[in-house]
Amino acid sequence: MTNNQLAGLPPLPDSPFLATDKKLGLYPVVDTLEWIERLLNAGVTTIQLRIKDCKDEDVEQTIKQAIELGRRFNARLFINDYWRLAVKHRAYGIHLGQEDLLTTDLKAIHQAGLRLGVSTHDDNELARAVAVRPSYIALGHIFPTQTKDMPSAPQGLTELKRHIATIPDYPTVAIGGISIDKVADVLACGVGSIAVVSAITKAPDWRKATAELLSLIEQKDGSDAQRQ
Ligand SMILES: Cc1ncc(COP(=O)(O)OP(=O)(O)O)c(N)n1
Ligand SMILES: Cc1ncsc1CCOP(=O)(O)O
Ligand SMILES: [Mg+2]
Repeated sequence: MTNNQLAGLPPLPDSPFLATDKKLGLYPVVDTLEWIERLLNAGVTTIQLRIKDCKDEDVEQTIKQAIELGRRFNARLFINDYWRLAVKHRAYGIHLGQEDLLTTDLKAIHQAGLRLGVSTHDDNELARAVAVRPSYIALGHIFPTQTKDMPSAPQGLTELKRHIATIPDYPTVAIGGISIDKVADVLACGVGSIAVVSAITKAPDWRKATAELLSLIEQKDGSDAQRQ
């Protein structure tokens, strides 16, 4: 780890963040309580609430209710960005991007016992994420996406595989442009979880899409388990 990679990071906790499962399965990223409730009822066990660019006071009630729902379903509910509210209401976990890391009290999240997921897009960001010792590392975007403006190019499957090979023991999540037809190829790169937005929220039939995604990921986990 070079000083450059650590530059700008806040003080780091002296032990890793609380562990999460190595394979987080299907990981939908959604922006309303309605989606969270629907998807938990449909059997999803890992989910993220991602609401962009609101003031804390405008999203606090939604975040609180999302966390309660997650708890009721015994699900892994991650809150994107609003780490203070996630700590206050004791979420299962928080997801942060590289920029977010610079302005977050990582020790407070660690001390409160929340899990942490961190986004990465390239080798440098991966090295920086590893230095933070989060609960999982997200890699993306894998394919072009309409959901978020990305300043970098999609990393593609070859880079995804190479990145995962450098952190074989880490829980990993692939995100960005993953449609149902691409899931098998993404899973073949060794990733533990698939995060999707539009594959579910823009599907003509979200129930069918969710069931198909869950089944594809379960099948792969089942065949991996048999091989071990
Ligand atoms: C699982 C997962 N991976 C990556 C992201 C992107 O997070 P970030 O880089 O902080 O960008 P925003 O989502 O905040 O726009 C994510 N949310 N979830
Ligand atoms: C939040 C985020 N971070 C990287 S890509 C992305 C959006 C993924 O959405 P989709 O699954 O619709 O491409
Ligand atoms: Mg963010």
